Amino acid sequence: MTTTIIGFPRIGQQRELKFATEKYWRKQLTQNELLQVAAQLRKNHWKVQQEAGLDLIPVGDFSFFDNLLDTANLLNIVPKRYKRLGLSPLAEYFAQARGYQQGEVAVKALPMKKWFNTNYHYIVPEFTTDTDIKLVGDKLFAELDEALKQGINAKAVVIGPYTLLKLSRFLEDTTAKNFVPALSAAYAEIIARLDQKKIDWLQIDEPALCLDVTATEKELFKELYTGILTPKHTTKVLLQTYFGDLRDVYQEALTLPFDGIGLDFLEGSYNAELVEKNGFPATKTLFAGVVNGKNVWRNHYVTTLKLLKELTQTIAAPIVINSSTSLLHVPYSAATEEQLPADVRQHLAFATEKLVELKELDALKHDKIGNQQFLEKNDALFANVKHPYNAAVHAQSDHLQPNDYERTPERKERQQLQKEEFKLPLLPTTTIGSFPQTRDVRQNRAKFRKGEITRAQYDKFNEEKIARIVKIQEEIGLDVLVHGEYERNDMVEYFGEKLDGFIFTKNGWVQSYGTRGVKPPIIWGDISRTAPITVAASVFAKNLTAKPVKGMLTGPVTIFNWSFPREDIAPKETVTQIALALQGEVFDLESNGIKIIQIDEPALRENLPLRKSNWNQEYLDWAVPAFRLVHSKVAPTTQIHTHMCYSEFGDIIDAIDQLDADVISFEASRADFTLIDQLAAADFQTEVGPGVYDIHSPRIPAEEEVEALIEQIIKKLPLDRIWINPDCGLKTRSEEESFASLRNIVEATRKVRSSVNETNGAF
Ligand SMILES: CN1c2c(nc(N)[nH]c2=O)NC[C@@H]1CNc1ccc(C(=O)N[C@@H](CCC(=O)N[C@@H](CCC(=O)N[C@@H](CCC(=O)O)C(=O)O)C(=O)O)C(=O)O)cc1
Ligand SMILES: N[C@@H](CCS)C(=O)O
Ligand SMILES: [Zn+2]
Repeated sequence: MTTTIIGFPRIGQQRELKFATEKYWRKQLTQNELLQVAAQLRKNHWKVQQEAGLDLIPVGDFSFFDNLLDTANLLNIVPKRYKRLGLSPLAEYFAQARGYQQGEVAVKALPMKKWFNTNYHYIVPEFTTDTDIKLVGDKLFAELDEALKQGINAKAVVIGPYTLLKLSRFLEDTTAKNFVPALSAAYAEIIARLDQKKIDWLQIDEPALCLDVTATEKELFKELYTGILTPKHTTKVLLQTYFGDLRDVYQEALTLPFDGIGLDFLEGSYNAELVEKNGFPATKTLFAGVVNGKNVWRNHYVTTLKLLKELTQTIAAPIVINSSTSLLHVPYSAATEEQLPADVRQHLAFATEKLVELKELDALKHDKIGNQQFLEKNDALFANVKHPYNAAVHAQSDHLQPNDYERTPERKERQQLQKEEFKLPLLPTTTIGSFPQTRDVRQNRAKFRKGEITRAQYDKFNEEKIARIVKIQEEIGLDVLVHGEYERNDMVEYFGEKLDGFIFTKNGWVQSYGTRGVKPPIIWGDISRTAPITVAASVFAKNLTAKPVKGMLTGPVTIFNWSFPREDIAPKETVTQIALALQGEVFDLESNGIKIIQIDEPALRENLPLRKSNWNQEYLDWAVPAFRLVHSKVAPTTQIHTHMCYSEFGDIIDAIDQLDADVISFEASRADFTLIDQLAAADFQTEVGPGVYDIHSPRIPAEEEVEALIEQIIKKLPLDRIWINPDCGLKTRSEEESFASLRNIVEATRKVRSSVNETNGAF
């Protein structure tokens, strides 16, 4: 056994799982039909891996929504409110992931958060006093039976108890510690069940061990696994880590009776030093993560073989060549991207190409005769790489001065000037930018893409949409309007397509959450803006209304983080180039009369290094200036908004304030209001719009519910610095849900305004 991967993309080459699941939700497919599509996809994916020559194939990495939710359901960690609905297991699972509304019965979805520093999202499990952990799920075992029947050399995969506890929510005074014995017993039972099935390896994913681990957490880790590994078992247990290095618990991992340890030698480059300094026992197997699961570039064999050689010379343990993370984070295959120039495409390795790389590396590592050609071909590729160079871009970024990053006058003064400029009511209402991307909007774009309609027809359709949505927003009574973002396929891909220096795929889909995917653009050359991007749509909307229209841009850090970056230059260099391109767009919006401009940075938080000690130097020190560079030179009366969603911002509040935006909207409705307390405690200076409507759920929030939320918010934050808005864009919702929710928000705001008025006489 010499090669494996941590996991494989499950949505299907043509996103079959997405389409089937969404049909099932719309009741156009039965549960059985959906299960059949899923089984066929697993079969295809195992076959692809087997045919590529992978020795050990992950099973259990498939999911209808999210693997952490799967693990929670496997262990009966399902809140009572979902069980009470009396649904089938699959329907109960989806109720947790998406919420449930049927007549009078309504249950919210569990919160969703970013999976470490990726653009993938997990569902947050919930522990309460009545959580009764026991092995109840059958999904993992049924999938293993399926794989074994198909002659697959299966490696069972689950998310580990440490990561599960670390990422969960604990309510009713429970703590992680309360659940250790029950969790250990349940995982031990999983191993016993795998033993019965004669499964050779169980991969337990513990990426949370690559975060900073405190002394107490270290004890938790030891206690959990002492309980899990003590009973006698023949299935070997692999502790699989990724997204970083294992420095805090390396010794403990070696001491515990794991049969294998999986280390990420790319993002966790320090792992190599750990192995060299502390050794690695010959009795364990090292699963060496050397093929990048998070980028799309070909592996440079010379570098990888050097690392593998050093490892072989340092340790006597058997080494399995592995991907550095699950391949979930890359698209399925580059082979069908024929539209890309051959000299670019040859540098790409998506999931299926990475399988080939693992096999070739294995052959080279074992010095199999005749394999030298792989090495020569690979080396030639790297010797001849030519990224397009733009001298003007370099001249601009080389001449940046400190004051290019400083906005004047200071924010307090600007806020005053802006209040006079816009004369907005107290608690101004707005949206985050996108309105529902209804079927006709996507079809219009698909037709244009296929050449079935002209550019003029495409634009006319979108203009009609803009005109309609401006009117609807006026009718609803929102204070700051948007144009609706109908022209965008995605908030990052769209900008990538308009900027020079990016390349795009036709079918490079990567799962973001549930059935939703993104097609990240790929940064290939120096980045520049060749023409205005958003000005026409914003100005068109502005001319239809007397209310202010907010211009909408995606920020430099988010464009960078949600693209596949180059690896030959530093992130700072690329992100500065993107910031300069967006700065031009901000100036153009401003000079065309757009006085409120939102620069979205939902991905600012997610790419923070996993270890806090690296946050500033490795990330915030270039991310924050990049944002400031985009907007610092606008007029004091131009109001700069930003928006963030899906992350815990509590620990980067200062950095967010440092962005020096005038207003920020963020997600708050799906989790809780902890962040509002943190903002209050930190004396946060940016005006804040905490989301009062969870757009990730089909539920329409009742007016009284929103009113109660606003009442809570105004008790905690300064009244004149609060905005009222949903927690993210409305692109994934239906118009019916969106308009009804917005009406409730506006009405609730009006009520709060008048009660404030009565009590304070201030309004
Ligand atoms: C805010 N979020 C985003 C993240 N990352 C991004 N890069 N972008 C984001 O917006 N990360 C965090 C969150 C994640 N949230 C989401 C939310 C919604 C989606 C989503 O809706 N994805 C869509 C695909 C959107 C898209 O690119 N559409 C294209 C092409 C659509 C398509 O498949 N067209 C079909 C025809 C369709 C038809 O006829 O009806 C085709 O071409 O065959 C477009 O609009 O043109 C999804 O469906 O998954 C993602 C992340
Ligand atoms: N302006 C974007 C932000 C999403 S994070 C939208 O409204 O969809
Ligand atoms: Zn958002």
